[in-house]
Amino acid sequence: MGETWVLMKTAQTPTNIAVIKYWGKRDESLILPVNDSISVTLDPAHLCTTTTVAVSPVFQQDRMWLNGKEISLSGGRFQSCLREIRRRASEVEDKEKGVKIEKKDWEKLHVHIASYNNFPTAAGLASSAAGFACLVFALAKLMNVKEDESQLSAIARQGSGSACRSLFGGFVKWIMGKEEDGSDSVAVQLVDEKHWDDLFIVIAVVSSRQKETSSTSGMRESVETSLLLQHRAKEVVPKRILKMEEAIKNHSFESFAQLTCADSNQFHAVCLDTCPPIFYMNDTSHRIISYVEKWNRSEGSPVAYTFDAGPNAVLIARNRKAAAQLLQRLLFYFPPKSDIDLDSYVIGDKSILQDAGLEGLKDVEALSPPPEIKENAAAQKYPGEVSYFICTRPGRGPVLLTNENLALLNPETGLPK
Ligand SMILES: Nc1ncnc2c1ncn2[C@@H]1O[C@H](COP(=O)(O)OP(=O)(O)OP(=O)(O)O)[C@@H](O)[C@H]1O
Ligand SMILES: C[C@@](O)(CCOP(=O)(O)OP(=O)(O)O)CC(=O)O
Repeated sequence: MGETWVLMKTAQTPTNIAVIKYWGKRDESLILPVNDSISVTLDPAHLCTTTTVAVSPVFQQDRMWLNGKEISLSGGRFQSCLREIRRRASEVEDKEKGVKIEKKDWEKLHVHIASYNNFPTAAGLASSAAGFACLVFALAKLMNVKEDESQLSAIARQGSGSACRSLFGGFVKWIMGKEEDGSDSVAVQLVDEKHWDDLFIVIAVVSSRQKETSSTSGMRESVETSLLLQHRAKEVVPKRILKMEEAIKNHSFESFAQLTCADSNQFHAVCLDTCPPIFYMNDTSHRIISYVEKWNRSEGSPVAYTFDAGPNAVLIARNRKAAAQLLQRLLFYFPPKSDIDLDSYVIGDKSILQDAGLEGLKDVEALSPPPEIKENAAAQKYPGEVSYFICTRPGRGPVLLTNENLALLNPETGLPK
């Protein structure tokens, strides 16, 4: 009685982008998909969630703050994650603080959670993926859960399907599973981030406004109305998954790019095949596809493009050289508005700007039209259509941050700093 201690853990978890898409559930509450999917984890240095979780006998209820604002934890998805983690909690002892928590105590103790995304939330940049993976990972560390990452992925999955793939770095497969209870619907690592570390990723953030149709309701409508979705899940994806695994294993970029682009296009075709149709891409997204397709058909090194449930383009280049050429082309067509400097227009791994010979806006203005463009009309520019570019690479999985200064909760009060 009268105890005031606070125990906490802070974790950092990456986001991921699917190259073979998850779209459609066979079980809504357990979040079980209609097909396998494969993703690449993005470098947490540029896109990640940081989450601090704390426990104290002083806390009166479970509470959460997302990007500084308190949010409700009453939703089924948060409740599922909290319930499943608590169920697996073990004894914890902190001798320095004189704290001992028995397994049974976890049912009564409340937690505080503070989370921060270093990129826009709910803008089609998979904030829910990094967010739920980080929540589950941090809680598992706090509560001394013994399960491995794959078993934790089955819990994160119940927060948001794509979150299960953020428990690992590199390339990750979410196996759809067969069991009704979802126990075999887990993520596994195909290869770690070092396996194919030449890859370079450029994300064109086309719009960071909240989208009109959430992934959750969009895929529900697709399952209910799209015949193409049924065909895709049964006939197309199983074959593509095998080919994609081969391409990744063998560093076969041509095959990887072809499969990635085809799968993104089919996912958006399923959205169009949904009644009423769902439009996630916009004119800018379509323009980017056309330019990349033109480039891929010319002599250049191919580039893979993929779009999630939003207009942002994720472009994957074979290596830095191809990425530098890609950035030159992108900046030619989509220069910043006149009041934005290059430093805030291209963020993340900016070293690629040097490779592209772009030190400032003058260099962008001086870019000549890409050689594959023969007709002048096609060389039209669209300043301001892209909000900014994020340059990044494949990255590692979740980590625990031991530096207390990086915690988002005050170690004395357990409230946001
Ligand atoms: N750091 C976080 N911790 C816990 N939950 C989060 C976090 N960030 C986002 N979420 C949850 O995810 C929701 C946003 O998910 P949503 O699917 O709408 O967007 P998105 O994940 O950014 O885009 P998409 O999944 O389509 O790529 C938020 O409303 C919140 O419930
Ligand atoms: C288009 C996608 O990004 C869909 C992601 O859907 P979510 O994982 O956000 O959906 P819920 O499971 O309902 O939370 C493709 C993918 O990431 O595989």
